[in-house]
Amino acid sequence: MLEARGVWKRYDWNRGWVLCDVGLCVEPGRGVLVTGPNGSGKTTLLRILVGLARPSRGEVLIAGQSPYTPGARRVLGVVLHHSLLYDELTVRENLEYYARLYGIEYRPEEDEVVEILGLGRYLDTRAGELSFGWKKRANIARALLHRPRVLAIDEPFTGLDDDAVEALRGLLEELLHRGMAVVATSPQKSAEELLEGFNAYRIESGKLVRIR
Ligand SMILES: Nc1ncnc2c1ncn2[C@@H]1O[C@H](COP(=O)(O)OP(=O)(O)OP(=O)(O)O)[C@@H](O)[C@H]1O
Repeated sequence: MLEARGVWKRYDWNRGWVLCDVGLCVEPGRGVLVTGPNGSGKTTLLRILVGLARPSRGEVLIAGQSPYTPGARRVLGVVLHHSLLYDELTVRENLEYYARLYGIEYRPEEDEVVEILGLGRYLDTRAGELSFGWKKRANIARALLHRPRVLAIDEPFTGLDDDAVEALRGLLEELLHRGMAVVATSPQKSAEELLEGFNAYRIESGKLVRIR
């Protein structure tokens, strides 16, 4: 479903490789967690996987297509560390706006992700007025509203309270159960326990090392 082959990345000719010959395959219904210390290249890898950055060498395929194609974008949901919501719009307006981009008629009240994450009470709050954790929940709902087949999520648990961590854990398990392919990154070792069903890798000196 999501595959990286022979991916290398460096940002400048005169600097070292951030990623060295990384290969990764995430099948439907499977989760992959990529850990590593700050600056090890997790976000770089995630951005390459979702087509927001180009590898220096190598290729990525999403459902057999280049990540730069509309077909790949249609099946992909992305949650990055920074918010992709419009601060001046309410959560509801943001979700409706993004749904229109996908050609979907959307009713937040019928969205189980909104319910699982407890977002209902904030639907009419402007995104710019939300705390970090609630904004993150809203970004997760945004990323899932078009029912993607692949979810890429950068640091899923960072900034979330205990209830939200549990809710997100349950949600990710359910998404895997329904056949979604999920790739997550985290700088924290604790993510390995939180995502116990995921295959786990660590980036060491640019290489992806399987740890589970
Ligand atoms: N746009 C960029 N231009 C130049 N160098 C970059 C760029 N983005 C990242 N880097 C460098 O690439 C390396 C990996 O950074 P990256 O953000 O991918 O690491 P990370 O593991 O996600 O870190 P963190 O856990 O702190 O988020 C770092 O040395 C960083 O300075």
